[in-house]
Amino acid sequence: MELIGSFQFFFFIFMASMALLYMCCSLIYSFWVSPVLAYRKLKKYGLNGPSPSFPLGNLTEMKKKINVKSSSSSFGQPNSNIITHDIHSTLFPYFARWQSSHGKMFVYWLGTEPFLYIADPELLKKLSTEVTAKNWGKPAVFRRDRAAMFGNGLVMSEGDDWVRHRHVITPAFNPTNLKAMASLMVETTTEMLDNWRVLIDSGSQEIDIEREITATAGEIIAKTSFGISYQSGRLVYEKLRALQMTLFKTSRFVGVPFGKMMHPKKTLEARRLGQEINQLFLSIISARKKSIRESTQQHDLLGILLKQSEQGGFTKALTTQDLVDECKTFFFGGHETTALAITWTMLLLATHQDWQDQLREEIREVVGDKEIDVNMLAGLKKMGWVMNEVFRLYPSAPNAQRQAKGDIQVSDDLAIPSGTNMWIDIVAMHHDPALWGDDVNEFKPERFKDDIHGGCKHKMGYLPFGFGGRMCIGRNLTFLEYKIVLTLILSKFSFTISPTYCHSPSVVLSLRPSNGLPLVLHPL
Ligand code: HEM
Repeated sequence: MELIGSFQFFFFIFMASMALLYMCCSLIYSFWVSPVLAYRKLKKYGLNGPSPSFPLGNLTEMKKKINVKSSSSSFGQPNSNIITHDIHSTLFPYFARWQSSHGKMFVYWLGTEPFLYIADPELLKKLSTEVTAKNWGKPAVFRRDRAAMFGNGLVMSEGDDWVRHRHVITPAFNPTNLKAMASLMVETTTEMLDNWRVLIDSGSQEIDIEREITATAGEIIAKTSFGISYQSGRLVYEKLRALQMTLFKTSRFVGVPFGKMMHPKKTLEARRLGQEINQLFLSIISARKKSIRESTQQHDLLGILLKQSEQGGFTKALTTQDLVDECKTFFFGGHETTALAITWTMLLLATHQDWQDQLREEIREVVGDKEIDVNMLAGLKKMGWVMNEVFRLYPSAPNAQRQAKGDIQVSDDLAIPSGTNMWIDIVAMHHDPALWGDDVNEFKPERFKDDIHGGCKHKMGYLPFGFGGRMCIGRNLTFLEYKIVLTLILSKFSFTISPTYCHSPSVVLSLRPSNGLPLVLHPL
């Protein structure tokens, strides 16, 4: 009896030791052997870059450089008259440094994850011809890290899943549906402008435009995406913003084994917020599912998706979880990017009064005293040039990411191994003098007068909305909103920069002014 007891004990110890050994081997393989093998493979293919260290990769150098940035002299000082648009080396000093020693394509490491850095449009062109949209992946490390924000929504989905989602969602952005959203945009913006007038009448001429425009874009996306008012959408909006900030704090060690454990509190908070947001969207969706059967008019994105899912049969249908993920994606992808494009435009127009006057004149000619009609917007040509130039200098989405799902033979002497993550540096290409000329950092909307590429020497050098089949699905919604909001603002106000403005662009997923945008407004 005693013998059996001690046999069971030793057997248990043996099994536990084996399990522990297996776990250790898996961890060593994932976090040491596999990265070393990947590194060797990349080197064999001729790809190199700054030397990584275990387990942080190149994060130490990246963080160190961020500190250098914040102590830089003229950048970020209040009352500074010099607003430089030469932002790449200040935003990403490490990329600028590595570019000077390794060129426009090199490998750097986020923890134990290798990333192929790309600021070479010719390489992008070759990749685009080799890989179809369906066969592009998104870096697994970001899919995991940002799961609470995007889930398996369009931004992060891959393969057949991506094809199905893109197929169902594309019609929601067709011109008829977008047209129907225009009146909501006019109504919401008019409310914001009425409020500005009240503020000015009560003595405060200076307004933080970034905060105002972001809230209005949030309201517009709440109405146009989910058919809910800003008031009822406010809870969703606040939780999503809180989630974004929390995730940003926890992602500083992205790619580092157990990196999330460096911020256990924030990680738990992000998970809790993610669950709460899912619940909120689930209740919005189930309420909409009930009402959809009674109504045929569904002009918001969620309504259109629900209708299509119901009519499209099994193959087209998005599951309720898919819909929750898409709602989050629309919200994250849709409001802040557009708000920032308008915000940066306001800064550039405030510092270029001649362009402010020219746009106002164009609005007078095209729209006059009439109500804005969507068909008129195409006539706002100069506004289009200004928009393109703002997207070039301050792209709201400063980078795009991809993952190779198989080996990619780029040329006879270059192949990218399966699993390689790619980081496409949009800011670098938009500020590259070799592509744009010596005036690359000047605000010159006329570049786009007769050329949709703005005179860029390579067609893939201007990518504010990404590239290929995975290009931004919401760009037409943005163009519409941009022109409507700007037309209304310019018709009612002129504006100058406040002396308290501090020019300090920073990246928190999107490219934003880190100290807001205070402007002095004058009613017209
Ligand atoms: C200024 C406004 C915007 C900018 C700068 C922007 C930028 C981008 C970029 C760079 C990508 C990645 C493309 C790639 O990987 O090649 C993207 C994808 C995407 N954007 Fe936008 N976007 C904007 C507005 C919007 C809006 C209004 C929506 C929706 C309401 C939206 C929804 C999406 C979605 C769903 C994707 C993923 C597309 C896919 O992978 O198939 N975006 N956007």
